[in-house]
Amino acid sequence: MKPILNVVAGIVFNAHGEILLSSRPEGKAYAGYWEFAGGKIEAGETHLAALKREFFEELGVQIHDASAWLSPCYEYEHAIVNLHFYLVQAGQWAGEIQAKEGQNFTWRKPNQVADLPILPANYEIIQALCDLNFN
Ligand SMILES: Nc1nc2c([nH]c(=O)n2[C@@H]2O[C@H](COP(=O)(O)OP(=O)(O)OP(=O)(O)O)[C@@H](O)[C@H]2O)c(=O)[nH]1
Repeated sequence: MKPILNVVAGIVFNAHGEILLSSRPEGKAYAGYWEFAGGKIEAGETHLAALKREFFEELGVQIHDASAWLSPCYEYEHAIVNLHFYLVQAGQWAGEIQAKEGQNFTWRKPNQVADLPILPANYEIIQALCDLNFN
């Protein structure tokens, strides 16, 4: 049976309404694909604590607060992943972004990511972000 992973990911906005995307580092499944920073929730950890830890570990960014948004479940070849996406507005984070794991990062408007390879589970998230912006 496939393992079940519980994952938190943050959709961080800047003051221009752009979202932060990071590339998955070499050596991981889907290396080079773009995702929202985050990772597996550790035992006993709240979603917000996991989000804060992952953002600090991966990008040196401090998350002060975040709002729970979509929670899809996606079946990959290697695992079933319960994803918990959080929205982090421009005033809810601080710090200079540093790519601590050798990843790339970019700021994009949600409707300007067509040229990037995106993790399969994230297409519906990007679409929902586009709908948020234009409705
Ligand atoms: N961080 C993150 N993970 C995501 C997103 N979308 C998505 O499907 N995932 C999936 O969530 C799972 C957890 O990601 P992870 O980076 O913590 O874990 P991993 O097993 O790849 O890394 P590891 O080897 O360091 O434990 C992966 O299967 C990844 O494909 C996203 O936007 N952000």
